[in-house]
Amino acid sequence: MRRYGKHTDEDDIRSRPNRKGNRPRTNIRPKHEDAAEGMVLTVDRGRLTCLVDGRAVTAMKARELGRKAAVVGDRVALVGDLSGAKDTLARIVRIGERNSVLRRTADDDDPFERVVVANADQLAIVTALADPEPRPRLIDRCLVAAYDGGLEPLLVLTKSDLAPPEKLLELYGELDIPYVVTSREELYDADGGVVGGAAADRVRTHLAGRTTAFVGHSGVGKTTLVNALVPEERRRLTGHVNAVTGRGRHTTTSALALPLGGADGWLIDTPGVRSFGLHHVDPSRVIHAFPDLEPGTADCPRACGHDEPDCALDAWVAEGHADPARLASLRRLLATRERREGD
Ligand SMILES: Nc1nc2c(ncn2[C@@H]2O[C@H](COP(=O)(O)OP(=O)(O)OP(=O)(O)O)[C@@H](O)[C@H]2O)c(=O)[nH]1
Ligand SMILES: [Zn+2]
Repeated sequence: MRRYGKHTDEDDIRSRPNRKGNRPRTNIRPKHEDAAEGMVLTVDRGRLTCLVDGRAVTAMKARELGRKAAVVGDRVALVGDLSGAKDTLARIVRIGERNSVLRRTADDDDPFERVVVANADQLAIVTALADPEPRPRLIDRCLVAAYDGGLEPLLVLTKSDLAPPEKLLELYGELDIPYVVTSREELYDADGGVVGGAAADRVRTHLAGRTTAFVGHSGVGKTTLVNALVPEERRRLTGHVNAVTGRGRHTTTSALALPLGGADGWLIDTPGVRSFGLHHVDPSRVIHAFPDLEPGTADCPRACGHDEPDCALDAWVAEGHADPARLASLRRLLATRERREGD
């Protein structure tokens, strides 16, 4: 007999709407019904730091989970020593169903695209307006990764003291993406210390009550921003406070979930994500972000990539059902799936 405990694992959740009363396809019974719930904050060489009842608990994946990996943001069920005391180790016995995924790209060391962040609601794409120059193609790739993974994008444009945002924003006007512009004066006090001023407040209003993954390539000011949004004492939760700066720069390549200061919500810093896995992007998921175009795909051939000659969108848009500029934007995004030098 199958029993549903308080906590169910991924497979249970999938097979629950079972009105016909068929036998569930899986024979994995929920064990460990007394397991505690937690959220993965960071991962370091197989050790996962999980938040359980406000405590940071170090855990390992139970062998019974097989190849399934828990990643930052995952909701997990844990058993064993949950005290969070030094040198204790709990076990993760279940990983909850994910409602979003952010995949990093395959790289030279690892031929697989891998999920690096789970369950984030939003993807903050941090781009400097100058120094380094904005890379629109990279932004577009981030957008595709967000739409495909089920995250809502947010553009964070830093260093507006060096260059104005208008030209870059023009590229995204048709996409109607929320954005925030920040500058040095609004982040620093007179001594050069980060005070978390007006710019941080503006960013925070977009993060309140949500979980936001932050991505951005080197030098764009992501760390500066994260430091302004997460007060130092909150960063201690995961124990990743850098001995030199005390600013909580963490040293692993894993993402790191941090509780937002000044509002509810989580910020997931992703030091390791330089590019995204777009190999498995499903155009039909990307087109969900274009509800004005979606009805026009009704006459598309099966598995249409929406950028091929017999795509029905061309005729549909030509008939005046939607703005051609929107179709052009969709196609521009879809075209970034192919990797190029520098992505
Ligand atoms: N002019 C200007 N400089 C800024 C601003 N924000 C950050 N910086 C500077 O830009 C440089 C990079 O900032 P970081 O916060 O370290 O950038 P990062 O994106 O974390 O980059 P990595 O440390 O390489 O990962 C630093 O010298 C910051 O002082 C800004 O709004 N305006
Ligand atoms: Zn099509």
